[in-house]
Amino acid sequence: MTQPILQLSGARLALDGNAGRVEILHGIDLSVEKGETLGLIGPSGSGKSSLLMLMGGLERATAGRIEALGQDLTTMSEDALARFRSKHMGVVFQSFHLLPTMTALENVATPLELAGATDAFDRARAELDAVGLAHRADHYPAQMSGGEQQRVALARASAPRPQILLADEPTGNLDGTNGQAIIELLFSLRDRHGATLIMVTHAPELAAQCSRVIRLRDGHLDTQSQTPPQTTPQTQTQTQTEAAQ
Ligand SMILES: Nc1ncnc2c1ncn2[C@@H]1O[C@H](COP(=O)(O)OP(=O)(O)OP(=O)(O)O)[C@@H](O)[C@H]1O
Repeated sequence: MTQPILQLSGARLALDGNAGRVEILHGIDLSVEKGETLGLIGPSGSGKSSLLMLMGGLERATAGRIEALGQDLTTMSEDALARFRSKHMGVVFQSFHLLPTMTALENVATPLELAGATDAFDRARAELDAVGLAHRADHYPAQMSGGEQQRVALARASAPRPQILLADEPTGNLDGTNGQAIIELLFSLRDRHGATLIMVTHAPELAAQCSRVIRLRDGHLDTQSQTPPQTTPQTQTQTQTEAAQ
């Protein structure tokens, strides 16, 4: 049997806020296979974004173990974790998170340059072309629509060819038409590069496009709601609408 691309064992997250310590995730056990598309659903505040941040190494687990591509993220130094993330993970956020002082081209090229690519700008142009925005290369985020900004963010996330793509409500700030266009792009980039996709969403119809859906409740995985992984994860047309609702 092949090793899961992501493996969480007893992963816990607690954060210190003004009102004291908040227990957010209570011991998550989860395996994600290479090539899966995994939908993360659950009520507001159930811990979906927190879980995604743990899987992306953007938040440190308080306890437990998180392995990505066989490497333990919980024991890596900050520098090693940053290098690992830039090489293997791409993240797309609800609010785009583009750098406002950089053009679309610079936003896409920067992570490639940081990863040491000598042809960062040529590759960034090709990525912008792939999301239909070659003509916007020299535009700043404020000069673009929300849908266009999210396409730039998708180009930036997929440009280094990460093995793991994480998306946190990628259509949350977009209307239905723009949202559907982003999802189609996200899945096509994922299919083209063979990445594993994990997506937080409130939209049952988006979760239904994933090969597996899991639900969080109050920081716990609701194992009753899990759909089994599809044997052919490349097939995105199979729906599990019931599981997503
Ligand atoms: N920095 C923080 N300090 C304290 N508590 C936090 C912090 N960040 C998040 N939380 C709490 O952790 C819980 C889970 O938050 P999280 O954003 O992961 O949930 P979510 O399921 O993604 O919610 P939503 O669907 O509304 O985005 C919430 O109760 C939230 O208030």
